[in-house]
Amino acid sequence: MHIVVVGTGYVGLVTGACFAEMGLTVTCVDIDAAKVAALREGIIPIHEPGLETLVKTNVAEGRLMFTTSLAEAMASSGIYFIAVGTPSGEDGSADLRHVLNVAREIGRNLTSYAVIVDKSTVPVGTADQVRAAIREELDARGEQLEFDVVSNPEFLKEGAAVADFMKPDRIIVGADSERAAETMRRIYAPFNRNRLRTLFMGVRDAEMTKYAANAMLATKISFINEIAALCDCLDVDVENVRRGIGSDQRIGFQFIYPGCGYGGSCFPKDVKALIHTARNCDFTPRLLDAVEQRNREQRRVLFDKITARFGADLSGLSFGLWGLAFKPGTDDMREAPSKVLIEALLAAGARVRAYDPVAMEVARRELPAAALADGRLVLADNQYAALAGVDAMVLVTEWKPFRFPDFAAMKTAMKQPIIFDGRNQYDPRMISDEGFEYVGIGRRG
Ligand SMILES: NC(=O)c1ccc[n+]([C@@H]2O[C@H](COP(=O)([O-])OP(=O)(O)OC[C@H]3O[C@@H](n4cnc5c(N)ncnc54)[C@H](O)[C@@H]3O)[C@@H](O)[C@H]2O)c1
Ligand SMILES: O=c1ccn([C@@H]2O[C@H](COP(=O)(O)OP(=O)(O)O[C@H]3O[C@H](CO)[C@@H](O)[C@H](O)[C@H]3O)[C@@H](O)[C@H]2O)c(=O)[nH]1
Repeated sequence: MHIVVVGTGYVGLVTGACFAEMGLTVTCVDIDAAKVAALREGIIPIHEPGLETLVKTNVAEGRLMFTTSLAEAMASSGIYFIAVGTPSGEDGSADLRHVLNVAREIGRNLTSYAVIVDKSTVPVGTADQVRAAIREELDARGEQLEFDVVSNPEFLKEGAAVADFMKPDRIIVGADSERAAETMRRIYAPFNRNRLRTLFMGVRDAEMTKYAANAMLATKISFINEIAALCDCLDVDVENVRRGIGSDQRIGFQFIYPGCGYGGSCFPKDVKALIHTARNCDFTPRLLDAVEQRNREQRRVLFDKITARFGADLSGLSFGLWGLAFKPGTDDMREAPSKVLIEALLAAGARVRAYDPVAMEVARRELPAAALADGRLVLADNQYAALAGVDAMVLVTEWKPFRFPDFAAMKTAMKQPIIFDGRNQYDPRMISDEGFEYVGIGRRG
């Protein structure tokens, strides 16, 4: 079986490589010629554990190919996965430009029945728009070809993308025709051998399932962040509360870690898009509005704690940041809380030294160029170099090398032994025994 995957970002590349690993022949298409050239050489543009080996092996074994030409790729297959970006538009809606561009190109090159599978995260009703765009192009060519549009949203997490794709909790397939459903059943057969993971439903139901899943997870995070803020007011330790509620199996421990807000390319944009969808139906999404607002405030929480400790004017002070990626295991800095904090610190007159185990190259592109150029912002060579002469260390991303640091080396490097723990990684008593002042999120220090 031969499939085409359009878009070689986090989702497209992982999808293509994992399907190839399962024995399918896959052609991956991207309009970014440099990316395609690099992928052909086995150079992976993103940091994703296990992906490089998977790509190299499957390219070498002839099951995985890369091209910039969708028309060429379409000639060898009748199954086209769309996995291009759906970023936030200015009003918070999902920008469908890339998805619809691909749909049009499919319509311009279709020669026989095909199944078009939407893997990008798209609002309810997008499959209808994809269908209409393809139909319009076919009409322009005077062609009457049949095709089906399926929704197959992706639930992988960055940093664990290959593992998530290979062993998904569930595979959602929204198909309105039995012919398309059967194609999807065959494609995913290897993933269903030991446990039936695929749930079939209507296309609109599948589109909504993706947003509901992300909104639920974002709600859990904003909920615990709100409880943590309340714990700060009441002199309660949120870590005891988290353990206390998480051990109730109905609540569980996942996605109730308080911190400096959720980031990444999905939760912020998808919650916003769902809010936009709701408003379009004249529906006021009270809970989603609150989830979003809490997160906006939460991404300022470290800055607020820093100014509460040092005063509003931070000129003359310097801060050492540990972690720049939006979460551990990735070099992705889209919507990273570190960016919000760095901008606020610089605006308040502070100097910043920062270090991340894998995101340094991305950081050079994403962080304020002027501050990098004039030295107000320094990207340090290692976690201890990031603390040279600083007034406090701020832990933003909970990478493993930050968990048990060399406290003596930290104290030697720092001007003042103060730790702001944006991920509640440390035990306040242990930190205090090591001679540091400790500020966490909702912690009793
Ligand atoms: N990143 C994640 O963890 C994740 C997880 C689940 C779902 N999603 C969703 O999957 C979709 C893709 O996300 P991503 O993070 O992989 O995006 P990305 O930005 O990393 O990659 C998108 C790729 O599509 C390419 N592209 C754009 N237009 C194209 C076209 N016309 N033809 C061919 N290629 C084109 C771009 O060059 C880019 O390489 C989004 O809708 C996202 O919400 C993302
Ligand atoms: O208890 C928690 C869990 C996560 N986070 C933060 O939430 C954000 C998102 O984390 P995570 O969900 O692990 O990463 P993503 O790669 O963004 O994955 C989410 O978004 C993807 C894109 O839609 C979905 O496919 C995944 O199922 C969904 O988990 C990060 O900033 C985390 O630091 C917390 O603050 N507390």
